[in-house]
Amino acid sequence: MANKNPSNSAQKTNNQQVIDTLIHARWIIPVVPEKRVYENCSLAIKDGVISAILPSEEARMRFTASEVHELDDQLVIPGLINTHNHAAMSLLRGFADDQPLMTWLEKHIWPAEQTWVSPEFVGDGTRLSIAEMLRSGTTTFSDQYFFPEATAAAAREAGIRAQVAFPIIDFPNAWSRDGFDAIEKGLALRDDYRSHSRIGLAFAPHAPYTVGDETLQKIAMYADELGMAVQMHLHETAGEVEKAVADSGLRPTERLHKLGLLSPQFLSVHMTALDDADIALISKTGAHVSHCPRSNLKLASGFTPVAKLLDAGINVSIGTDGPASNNGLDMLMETNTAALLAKAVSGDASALPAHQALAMATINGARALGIDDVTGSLEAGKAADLCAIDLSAIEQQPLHDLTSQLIYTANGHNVRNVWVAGKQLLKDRVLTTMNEVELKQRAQIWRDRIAGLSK
Ligand SMILES: CSC[C@H]1O[C@@H](n2cnc3c(O)ncnc32)[C@H](O)[C@@H]1O
Ligand SMILES: [Zn+2]
Repeated sequence: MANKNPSNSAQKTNNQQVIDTLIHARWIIPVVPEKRVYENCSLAIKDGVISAILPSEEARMRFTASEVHELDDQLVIPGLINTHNHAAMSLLRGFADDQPLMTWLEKHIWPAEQTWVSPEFVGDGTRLSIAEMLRSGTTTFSDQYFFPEATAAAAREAGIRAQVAFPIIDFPNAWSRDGFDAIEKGLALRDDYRSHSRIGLAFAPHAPYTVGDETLQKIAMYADELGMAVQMHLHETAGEVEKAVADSGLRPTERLHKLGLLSPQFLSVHMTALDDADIALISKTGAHVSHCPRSNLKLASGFTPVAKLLDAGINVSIGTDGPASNNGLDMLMETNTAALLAKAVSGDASALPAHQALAMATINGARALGIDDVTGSLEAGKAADLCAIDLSAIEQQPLHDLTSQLIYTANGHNVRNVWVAGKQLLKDRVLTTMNEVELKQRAQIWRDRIAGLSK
């Protein structure tokens, strides 16, 4: 229950500290330190930042806040971090299902994108996805799509945190003439957002099969010079790896390493069909992995050997991929799939236990995006990016182990409240900065246009 309490100052004793928000939670899992669960504790928030986590009894005496929330039966965790998305593709959800990756892209998605993608399409699709992400506990997403200006504007207006990874392809498309044009446009957008606290820009060369060596070298140079993150689809299928070897004699990971791209600023998305040398290269260079299990399953792309990657000391995060290949953006469901799949792929039921899966969806995601000084765990000094999950349902009883219930029984529908940088964006399942009716109307308009029912 949320309680605005502007009159709190009347009860304020002399030595009470004035803050903005006080959240009394039944449970808190901060993720850092690892495996810790706090019971009947509170989060004190000032200027969008967590100032303290302490027992509720003490918090009630120490602080006075203009907004006070009593989250009985709710578990507060760090906001979930989706490290790979194509948010605008929500408007193509269900448009072309049950195809393998390259048929899906070449025969269905790319032709549709050629016809429909525009700033208006990206704005509407991204807003629809942001609403879905906030309703399922995501507070940060990394996005790779055409017209990144529209993506950034949608994120800025909604209040969510975003890494806008501008797309770089060597072929002409609706947004850019070629790779160099994309880099120029993307860097101009970065200038526009240079001082924004929630929106960061990154390079997104699309994939090894759509971007040539000259463009990749240029990206590596700029990324190094400007300290910018880079993300790229990599080793999405065995076919991609086989074709690269046949064409160039190099595996895609090997080629990127030779071009100077692999570093702690590099996020490799997918990473199936890996051999020991690929894993050793990722580990040695400090590059990160965005594991997208549901998209990989749906497109029959292959399996990421998550347990092996973790054993090699690689930082593995979770991404949903776009909503047209998943077909949803529910990070709790994605993390559940990752936990189950890691066991099946490794043949080891102890692989990826619940606490490690939760870390992948939070702090590992922040590391992968280079923002772990800001978000990814609940610690004093970090942004108040929070997700509160209702654990009172029948399906979650009894509560032997909170993290187990969260990963193995909960999903996005159980998320009740969400804050980003201290601002409440989901309040008892209602979005505070977005109009749900309008979002659904816009989605319907696009459905009719794409189906040829209207202009
Ligand atoms: C250059 S904008 C992003 C580009 O990527 C396409 N896309 C969506 N999902 C995938 C995927 O799983 N692998 C490769 N490319 C993908 C999207 O349709 C855009 O064209
Ligand atoms: Zn993708």
